[in-house]
Amino acid sequence: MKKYIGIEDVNDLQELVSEALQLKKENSALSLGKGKTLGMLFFNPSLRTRLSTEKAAKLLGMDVMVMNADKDGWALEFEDGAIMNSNKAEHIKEAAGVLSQYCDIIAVRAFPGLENREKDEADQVFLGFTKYATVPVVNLESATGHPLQALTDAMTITEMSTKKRPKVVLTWAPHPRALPQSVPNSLVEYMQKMDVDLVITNPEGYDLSKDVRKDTPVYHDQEKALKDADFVYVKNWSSYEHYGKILSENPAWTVDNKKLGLTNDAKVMHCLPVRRNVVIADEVLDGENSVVIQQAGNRTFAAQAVLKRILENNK
Ligand SMILES: NCCC[C@H](NC(=O)CCC(=O)O)C(=O)O
Ligand SMILES: NC(=O)OP(=O)(O)O
Repeated sequence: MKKYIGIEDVNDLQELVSEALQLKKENSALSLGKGKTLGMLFFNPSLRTRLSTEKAAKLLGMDVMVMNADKDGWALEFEDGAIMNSNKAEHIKEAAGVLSQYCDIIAVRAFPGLENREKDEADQVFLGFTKYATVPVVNLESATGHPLQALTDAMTITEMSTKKRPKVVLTWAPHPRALPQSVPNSLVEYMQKMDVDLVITNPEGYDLSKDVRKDTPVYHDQEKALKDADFVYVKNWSSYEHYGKILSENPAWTVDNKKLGLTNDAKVMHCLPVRRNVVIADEVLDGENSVVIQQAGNRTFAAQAVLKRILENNK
């Protein structure tokens, strides 16, 4: 693996999932990354991604440097040919070039602004680093995708499924803030490559991009979609069609025990952080069907598998 931007960098998802599950089983330190440095830049908050990726790198013997780039770094200019006489002190060309002097792998988190669809799809910050860095770049959640989360989710479903082809339902749930489509986009892309029966359910106006959905069925009736589900993946996202807008905060979409009763005793997943009693009810998160903590635990081994492959490729 040369880099980890998204699903296009994975040509054997099942094998990568198996490798991550094997690393989890072994849970031991390796020396492959000795003398190598991972640099992580965060333009947005993080708990899981930051700590699980650091842990993964350390399990591989790597050194880790982390920077809250939005607060501690110079304001970056991304436009080619810009006359930098305003408030941006450093161009992405120098920033990415210099970081590549210090790091063997660079990882970046940069959320979308959710105001301008074209701008977000150009993914200026994250793709700026992939363009100008001379070392491999890893996606820690960009404007359009969260592939380390989706790999974790593929691992979690693989290890917890009791049948060959489980039904996985991705359901939208309400949220007071406008959130990215990154997590659902990547989940859908990864599930489409797995042997699962994937169904998406969301209110009208919340359909994900057609390029992501492809032929995956979308129900605007949540109860119908949940019927016989083996896994329910709960997530809010803002509208793609009415870009970045909150069209509904309808509490009828919150996942509670009544909704869970429609399923095949489904396991409940969420990438976290989760707003209790808005997205998912306490009774579900505190109940036996919730696997959100184990899911978050798998983040370490998904990151370890990806970093390991990149180190092996660049040995
Ligand atoms: N990385 C996991 C999710 C990150 C982000 N959630 C958030 O920003 C939630 C913040 C809040 O609840 O206010 C998202 O949905 O993409
Ligand atoms: N799921 C996830 O990416 O969590 P953080 O935003 O806390 O990293």
